[in-house]
Order: sequence, then C-alpha cells, then structure tokens
Amino acid sequence: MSIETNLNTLPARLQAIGLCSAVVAPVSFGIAAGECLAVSGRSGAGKTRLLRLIADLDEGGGDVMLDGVSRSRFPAPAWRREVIYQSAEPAWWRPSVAEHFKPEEQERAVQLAGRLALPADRLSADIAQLSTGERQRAALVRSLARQPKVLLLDEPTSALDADNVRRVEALLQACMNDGLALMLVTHSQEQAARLARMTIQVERRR
Ligand SMILES: Nc1ncnc2c1ncn2[C@@H]1O[C@H](COP(=O)(O)OP(=O)(O)OP(=O)(O)O)[C@@H](O)[C@H]1O
Repeated sequence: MSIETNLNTLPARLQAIGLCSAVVAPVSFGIAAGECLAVSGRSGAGKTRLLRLIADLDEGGGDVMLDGVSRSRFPAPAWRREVIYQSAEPAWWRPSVAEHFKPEEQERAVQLAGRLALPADRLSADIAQLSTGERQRAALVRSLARQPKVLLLDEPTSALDADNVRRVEALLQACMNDGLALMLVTHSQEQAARLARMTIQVERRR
C-alpha cells in the first residue's frame, strides 16, 4: 500500500497514522470534512480490510483520530456512531428497512430515500422483496440517516444502473457539502475522479 498524506491546509476530520494489520500495510492519510478519499487497488488487495480497520471492526496497529482525538479515547459504540462502515454486502437484522431507523431518524430517512428514487413503500417492505439495487440504496439511506461524521463506503454503487449511480453520487456530494468526510472504495476510476480529490492505492501486504 502506498503511503500518502493530505497536503491540504484544512485540519483532518479523519486521520490515520501508520494504521496496519496482518493484511493491511502501514498507511497514513488525512481526510478533511467535506472531502472524499478514494481507495483503489486490485481484488484482494486489502481495501475492505482497511475500511474495517478504521471502523474498529478488525484488530491492528497504528492510530486513527477523529477531529484530532485518538480512537482509543472513544468507547467503541461512540466511535462506530461517528465513523460508519457500510459493507459491499450490508447486513440487515430486522424484517424491513424502516425498522432499522430510530424514531428521530425516520423523517430524514424518508427524505434521503426520495433522493435515491426509493419510494417510501420500499422502506416498509420485507427486505427479501427488495431488488439488489434497492437494498444497496436502502443501505446508504440507513448509513446517512445516522448523520455520521465519517462514512466508509465499500463499493456502494456496484449493483446500480447509471441513473441511480448519478443519484447516489449527487447525494454523497450534497452530504460532503454539509461536512461529511467520505472514504470510498470503488473500482471505477471515473467515479473516483467525480467524487474524490485524492486516491490511495492499496497493494497487498507481502
Ligand atoms: N477475516 C479475514 N482474515 C484474514 N484475511 C482475510 C479476511 N478476510 C479477507 N481476508 C484476506 O485479506 C485480503 C484482502 O481482502 P479484502 O476483502 O480487503 O480485499 P479487497 O481489496 O476489498 O478486494 P475486492 O476488491 O475483491 O473486494 C484477501 O486476500 C482476503 O482473502
């Protein structure tokens, strides 16, 4: 994995310093509020493992900080509330999408769904009855409804047609304009160029 640092003058919302694991070679970078860092690399290189490491879902070394505060100073649930990881194949643990929202998230979720052309009835339908692309958009609604400071997205548009890719990218850009820091694993160089100012190239640890 190449090591890159953010040359911006903006303070980093998310900062990784020598973050590493058995699979992920040491990496350092910073992402400011409102910025997107794209993550590219071959299949199996360790992109998902890097996001999981940041989200505190895998064990490793080094440090990662949110607004200058080390992750070690956060209780794990507090860190995962601010730094949300969305898997390429998101898990669901209740029958419908709507049941995953807290009462205070419901209204925002319906608004977010509308921006992704996901009708309200899709949110209350049985998840097994949603298409793969509907589930993928619903997962993004679930992540954004929680209003994280940092969103770690693993191939969020892999199942979407061009119109829905455009909707997702427009929504992510709007959230970044509101201060979201985004880390985006994508195999699409075009998507990386549209959303991100920086890219890190992940290579498998030897
Ligand atoms: N739980 C695990 N423990 C140890 N190694 C794992 C684990 N899960 C995956 N790996 C290995 O770590 C390497 C990196 O996997 P990872 O899923 O991060 O790749 P990736 O870059 O996201 O690939 P893709 O683009 O195919 O999704 C792979 O060789 C994989 O087999």
